[in-house]
Amino acid sequence: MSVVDSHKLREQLSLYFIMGTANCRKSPEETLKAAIKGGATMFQFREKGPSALHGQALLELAKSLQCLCRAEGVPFIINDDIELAIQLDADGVHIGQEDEPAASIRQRLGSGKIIGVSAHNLAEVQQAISDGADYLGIGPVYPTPSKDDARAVQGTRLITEIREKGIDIPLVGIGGITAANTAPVIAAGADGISVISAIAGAADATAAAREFVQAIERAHIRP
Ligand SMILES: Nc1nc(C(F)(F)F)ncc1COP(=O)(O)OP(=O)(O)O
Ligand SMILES: [Mg+2]
Repeated sequence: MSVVDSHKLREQLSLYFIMGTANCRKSPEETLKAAIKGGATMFQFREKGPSALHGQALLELAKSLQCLCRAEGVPFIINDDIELAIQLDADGVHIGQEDEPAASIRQRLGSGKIIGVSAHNLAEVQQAISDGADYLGIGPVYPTPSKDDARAVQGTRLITEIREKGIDIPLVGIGGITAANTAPVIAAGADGISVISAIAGAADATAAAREFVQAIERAHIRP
């Protein structure tokens, strides 16, 4: 069972920045600092791809990014790597359908950590909820440049379906989201949006994050 405060988590999910070394135009540390300065409210370290860091280099970078998050009170989430999350006492993990089931991760992490689960259909949504997920990542909403093995693009259909069924779990949309296409994701019922390349690949990550914050605020005013 989780004791994570879901009201606070909804706010933290508002602008959920995700990145790894492969996504960054500048250094990961500079990029994260800039994103938080621009208003990123949660961070996921997602180290993927052929040039992904491993071992000591991965640990050192993760520690440095965790430090930046702690200094700003931004939750630090690790993608996939449960061992690393436990070693660093991260604030939580994000797992997909191909990763270790959320129920066993909950056993290992305990009730105070955030567990996010990717879901692509209602069956996966219900399973994640019964496994004790604290939030869901729903997508890909739009075509994404950040995930080679992404499932079929689904728009905001599943987000709408989840909310129409009265399922209230905190959730973010993910996949190809830009400031220009943010509004429909929020209007469909997402608590926030997850962004990788539109911030990590921007010449000015602070300005890019600020654009998202404005788009999210506008979307909440005019759903
Ligand atoms: N990393 C993610 N973060 C989110 C979040 F909700 F945080 F926005 N949603 C979905 C994913 C995708 O997770 P997964 O399906 O395991 O693929 P990968 O390990 O390649 O990221
Ligand atoms: Mg994964």
